[in-house]
Parts: sequence; C-alpha cells; structure tokens
Amino acid sequence: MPCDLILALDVPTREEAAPILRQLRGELRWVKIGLQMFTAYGPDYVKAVADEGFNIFLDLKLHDIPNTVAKAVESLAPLPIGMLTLHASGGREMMTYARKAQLASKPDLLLLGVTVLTSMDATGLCELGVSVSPESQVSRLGQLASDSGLTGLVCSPLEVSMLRKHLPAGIQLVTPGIRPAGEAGGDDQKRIMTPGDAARAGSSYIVVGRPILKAKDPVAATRAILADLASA
Ligand SMILES: O=c1ccn([C@@H]2O[C@H](COP(=O)(O)O)[C@@H](O)[C@H]2O)c(=O)[nH]1
Repeated sequence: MPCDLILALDVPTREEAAPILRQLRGELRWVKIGLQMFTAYGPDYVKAVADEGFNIFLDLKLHDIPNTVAKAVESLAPLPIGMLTLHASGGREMMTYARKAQLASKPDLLLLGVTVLTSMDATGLCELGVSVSPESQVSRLGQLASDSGLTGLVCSPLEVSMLRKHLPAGIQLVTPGIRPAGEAGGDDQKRIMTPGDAARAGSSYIVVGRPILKAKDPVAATRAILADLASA
C-alpha cells in the first residue's frame, strides 16, 4: 500500500488554519486535529474541517482508567473522524475496553495505540524508569496493543521495519517524527526520518506539521513531501 500524508494542523487559531486548509484542499486527503485545536474549538471544529472535504485524524492520545477511555471513545464516535489515538502505555485492559467501545459505536474507526512518543529518546525513557531502548519499548507496547485488538499504531519511522516483522500483516503504522532532508534537528523530535525513507521503511501514513506549517510556501512544501513519498 502506498504511504499517505497527514497534515498535523497545529496552529493557535482557526483563522490561521483557514488559509492553510484552503491552499491544501486538493493536495492532501488527511488532516490531524490534535490537542491544540481541539482544546480551543472542540467537536464543532472537527465537523467544520471534515465539511471542507478532509478525512480527520483526531489525535487526543486518550489515557485514563479503562471505563473512562471507553466512554470517551463512545462520546467521540458520532464525530466524522477516521482515526483516533490512545496511549498504549495505558495498558491491556484500557485498550481492550476502548477497542470494544469503538467496535460497538464506530466499527470503521481506526483506533491507534501510541507507543513511545517520537520526542522521547533513551535518556527521556530512562528518566521515566524505562531502562530499555526506545525500539524495545515500542516493540513491547506495539505487541501489547495488537494483543489488545488494536489494528493501528503510532511509532517513529525508525521502528517500522522491526514492527512489520512481528505484528499482523494488516497493521497500520502511522509515523510522526518526519523531517525532510536538510531540516533535521533543532526542535523536540528525537526519532526522525525523511518522508521517502519513512515510506520505504513501510509506514502506512506519515504525519507532518511544522515542516509544512512553517514553510514559506506550504503548498510547495507539501508537494515536495508528496513527491518524496511517490518516489519511494
Ligand atoms: O509520537 C508522537 C505522536 C504524535 N505526534 C504528533 O505529530 C505531530 C508532529 O508534528 P511536527 O510539527 O511534524 O513535529 C504533532 O501534532 C504531534 O502531536 C508526534 O509528533 N509524535
């Protein structure tokens, strides 16, 4: 399956988002609404972006006791979303409850387990008491998520080929931590790859925010990323 691009719409206001969405309509299919915009504008904004013709990835990274997460999934189910995240570190029971709620309320929703945030490196994990490498921890949480019934994961592109060897063939691997060649470094992302390399590694989708949003020409930046994906 070809790798598709998801724009992370991480901007402060809907007024800032509007021209970006207008320019990119027709260029890409998926938009990720995360904590910044959902906290500011809520479910109505999800509906508004979907009404503009985009598929929506709602990246709320749910993490709570099993019942609370399951009820949140049920509450979100009426929204026009195609993907939703929860933290795999919430554990087997939390993921099982969430999956059951998702299957009952919105069977076509792709529920994604976030493994280890792409902003974390071995030092950051160690500070949390996790003394294995990011790759080992991603492997552990990815397996747990899959065993709990989830069919999609969020991980860094660096772990994709490893996960593909161990997890069911149809697993959807969504990878943030994307930096076009020449743009590496200087921000919070630690485990990164270029769009083309992420696609070659086997990512199902890549997630890109700042390299597009902060580009002088977001349309040109998007087209360059899509060309890199197409060449992979
Ligand atoms: O492990 C993760 C999980 C989610 N994200 C989200 O992806 C985008 C990345 O944005 P960039 O500006 O391209 O760094 C952002 O919305 C994160 O919340 C992630 O980066 N890593």
